[in-house]
Amino acid sequence: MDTITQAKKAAGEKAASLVQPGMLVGLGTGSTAYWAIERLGAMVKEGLHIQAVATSVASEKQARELGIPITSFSEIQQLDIDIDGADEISEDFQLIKGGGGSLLREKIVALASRRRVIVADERKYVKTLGKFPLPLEIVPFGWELVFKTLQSLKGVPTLRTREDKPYITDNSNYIIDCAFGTIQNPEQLHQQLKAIPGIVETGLFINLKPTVIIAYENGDVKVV
Ligand SMILES: O=C[C@H](O)[C@H](O)[C@H](O)COP(=O)(O)O
Repeated sequence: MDTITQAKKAAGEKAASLVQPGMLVGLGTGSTAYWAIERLGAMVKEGLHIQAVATSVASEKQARELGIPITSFSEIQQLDIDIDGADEISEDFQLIKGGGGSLLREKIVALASRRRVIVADERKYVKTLGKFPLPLEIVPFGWELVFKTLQSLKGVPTLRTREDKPYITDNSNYIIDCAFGTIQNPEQLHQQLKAIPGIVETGLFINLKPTVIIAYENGDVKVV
């Protein structure tokens, strides 16, 4: 296992250790949240009772295979803790998410959680957001118009594809990754983007006051 994967594993496992018996848990998506789900699966096998809501079809499949009981928002209203990854974490704990295409469900789950825990390796920690192109979930109808509007806002949009076809999210939408350069005011940009018809959600996760667990390639794990 390379050192970055080891760091992701360390961050994920540290986050899983915050989960207490009886908790309702949000399961994030991506290669770092993956390790938290693996650890929770092992804890469930050892007798931990929890219920979880997953932020993607992939994470739900992983959780079910590990025997983690899955629930939904038709059964519960709030989660105790949400453990998820991020693509960028700024010094003031604003986030870019959605590199794995799950931003919409991730935001719903994050906002339904009393505590949010973000797990990441050290490469994700930045001074200011913006190196990572911002993922936007958009409805397929009229996506070309959204694309042009983003260009008029001085963004550099790219329609995400898979095997030469538009990438389709778990909610049957498309993703546009849009570079805006350094994002000085994430809240303002988020509001501006949400006002464009067709944009369902942005990958800016703002003012969530997360607990951030950063794991370093040298083996250190810091909880901030
Ligand atoms: O849509 C995907 C999520 O926002 C992920 O949590 C994010 O992309 C980080 O993923 P990873 O831990 O694989 O870098």
